[in-house]
Order: sequence, then C-alpha cells, then structure tokens
Amino acid sequence: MMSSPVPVRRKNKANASQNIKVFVRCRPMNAQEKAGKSHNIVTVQNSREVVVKERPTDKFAKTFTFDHVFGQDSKQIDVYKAVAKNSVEEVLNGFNCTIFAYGQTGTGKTFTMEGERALDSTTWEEDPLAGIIPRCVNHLFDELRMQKVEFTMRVSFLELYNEELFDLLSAHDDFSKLRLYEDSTKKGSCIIQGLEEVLVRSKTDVYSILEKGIHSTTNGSHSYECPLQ
Ligand SMILES: Nc1ncnc2c1ncn2[C@@H]1O[C@H](COP(=O)(O)OP(=O)(O)OP(=O)(O)O)[C@@H](O)[C@H]1O
Repeated sequence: MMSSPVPVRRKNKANASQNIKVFVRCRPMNAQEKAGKSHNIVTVQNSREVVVKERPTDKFAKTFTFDHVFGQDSKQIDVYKAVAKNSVEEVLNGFNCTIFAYGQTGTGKTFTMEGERALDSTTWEEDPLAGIIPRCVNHLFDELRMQKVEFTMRVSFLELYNEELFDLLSAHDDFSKLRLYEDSTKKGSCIIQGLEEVLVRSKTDVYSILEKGIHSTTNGSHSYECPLQ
C-alpha cells in the first residue's frame, strides 16, 4: 500500500492560521503487488493517523498524523467533500485556493485528481469515479448558475515533468516560451508567462479541455496542481 498526500492551501478569514491542510489517501494493492505477495506497510489507524511498519515482524512502528486519512476503500465523492468542496466555496467568495497532489509514481495522484471513467457512465458528471477536478468544475458551474451572476472562467492546464514546464493546451510544440516568475506584487504567488488560458462557458467545455490536456501529457504521468481562482 502506498500513500499520496494531498495538501490544500486555503485562505480562510475565519481560520487564517490554518490555511494549509494535508490529507493522505492510501490506495489498494494492485494486481502486481498482490501477485508478488507484497505486504501493506501502512495501516490506517483512524481518520487522522497512519501507522507505518516496514516489515510485519518489526516491533516498532511509526505513527503519522494528518488532517484526514482516507483508507483504501475511500470513495471519490467522500474525498471531494473532505478535500475540495470548501475550497470551491471559498473561491466563490473571492479567495485563491490550490489543491496539490503529491506522491511517487503510481500512488494515485491521477486517480484522485482526475479520476477514471466507469464503463457504464456517459458523462464526467454522473461518474462515481470522477476525481477532484471534474467535481470542482461541476460545483463551480452549478453555484454560479444558481447565483445568476455574470462571470468569466479561464482554464490553463500545465504539466511539470522532469523539472520542465509543458503547456498541455498549447497548439504549438515549442515549450521554451513558458517562463516561471515569482509575482513581486502578490506574496507567495507565481506567474507562468506564455501559458495558454482558454475561455470556457460550460462544464462540457472544461471536460473537453481536460480530455485534450490528458492526451498531451508526457508519458501519461502528471504532477497535479489545481489552482482555483
Ligand atoms: N484509491 C484508489 N482506488 C483504486 N485504484 C486506485 C486508487 N488510486 C490509484 N489507483 C490505481 O492505481 C494505479 C496508479 O494510479 P495513478 O495513475 O493515479 O498514479 P499516479 O500517482 O498518478 O502515477 P504517475 O505519477 O505515474 O502518473 C491506477 O491503475 C489507478 O487506477
């Protein structure tokens, strides 16, 4: 079993001291690990703690505490509700939020952020396997439609691979135009110059951008960051 921590940076007026949250999601063993008779080194002790024991015979174990721990049977909807739902609401209140999935290859970042498509499901929206990104989009558009406000939404999709930046929505193959700067006017922010920003009008627009971006990834591997602004 491996773990994939998902820290969430939040600016919350009411709780400004707690603007970063760290979650861990443990994925089930895959077929190869089962066939190889691998053993779990991580046990979910309760909703906040994992216990790591490198070998089953080890006497000593280390306990790590997080804001929330998701076990191997956790559902996409429950991860969304605990990790991202509040951030979407904060974005709608004018705050910037980032949801960042971190973990070694094969730990479940793509599964958590993007999700998968169940065979019998026609849209991202109804899909129980949809991850955090399509669920955020769904939530944002539903809320904005209910509030009947005028809005503009632009989407960028960026991959950081082997310390290089790739614009997944760019029509050109020349990635050298992408440059990363610290934003001197906003503390803690950065600017990616040259990054494509696509205007979107509906959930469907975003889902097709998501599909397009996924097809452009290097190796199908991602470093996932989902900035909500
Ligand atoms: N919570 C989960 N429940 C069931 N299967 C999962 C879960 N998390 C990951 N998997 C499965 O594990 C495999 C690896 O997951 P995934 O591709 O999301 O990893 P990753 O961290 O994005 O890897 P990489 O960095 O190489 O892109 C996939 O086949 C995925 O379906």
